[in-house]
Amino acid sequence: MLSVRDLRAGYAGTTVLDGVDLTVPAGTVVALLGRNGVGKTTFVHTVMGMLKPYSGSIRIDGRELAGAAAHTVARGGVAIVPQGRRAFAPLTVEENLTIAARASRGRPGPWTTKRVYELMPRLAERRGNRGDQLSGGEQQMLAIGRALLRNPRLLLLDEPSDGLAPAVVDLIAGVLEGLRGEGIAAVLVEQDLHLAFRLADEVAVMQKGRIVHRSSTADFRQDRRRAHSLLGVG
Ligand SMILES: Nc1ncnc2c1ncn2[C@@H]1O[C@H](COP(=O)(O)OP(=O)(O)OP(=O)(O)O)[C@@H](O)[C@H]1O
Repeated sequence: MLSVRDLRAGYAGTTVLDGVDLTVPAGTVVALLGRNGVGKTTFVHTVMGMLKPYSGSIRIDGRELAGAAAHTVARGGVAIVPQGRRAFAPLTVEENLTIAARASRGRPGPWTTKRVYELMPRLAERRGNRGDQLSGGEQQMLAIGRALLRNPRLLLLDEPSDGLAPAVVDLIAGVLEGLRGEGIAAVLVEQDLHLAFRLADEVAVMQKGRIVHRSSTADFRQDRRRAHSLLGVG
């Protein structure tokens, strides 16, 4: 599980994360919501070790990882599906997955290339295609597959619906729903509230670099006035 305490981070001395507290138990999906620019991506990047925090604690299964390099954080059981996807374009689907599987040899676990293909048969059909020959949805599946092959305890998903047509978002949602029961904790940054509500057990709302609201998804959906005041949506 993920336990973040009083996390402060930003860019070149500016403060974006201003004391974030967030706990995500194993097997729980928390949607991290908030208006544009409040710091959601900064949070995800800081947890992944891509941005060094100024102070605070980031624990994965009890192990302190604040300030550790991204490869150390990855070895500690954290994987990211980054915004914009980023497959290795000149490599095929199979090669992309093989590299991800090799990179995580130190972390044994249930995920193999075979299981990734079972979860996402579309990827199996495209195994010989290069990253830049894939549709947006297929690229997103490849990014999810690469992350799963790291056998993560914590999965960070940064706007998985970004730039995808509604039918494709539905497909990706189905894939992510297929991960229920795997015991993976997940932080889902998502502008598409329908998708966030469909996938998340709980909701955390960020404002000005802090978590200002946390509740079950069901409670949050019922309280439209609160959702409106926190997110500016109905
Ligand atoms: N690499 C960077 N260098 C300097 N400032 C940055 C950098 N990345 C983000 N910021 C600033 O940090 C603040 C938070 O940005 P961040 O991308 O974390 O927000 P967000 O909540 O993910 O927003 P969005 O929903 O628009 O992606 C913004 O003011 C942004 O301009």
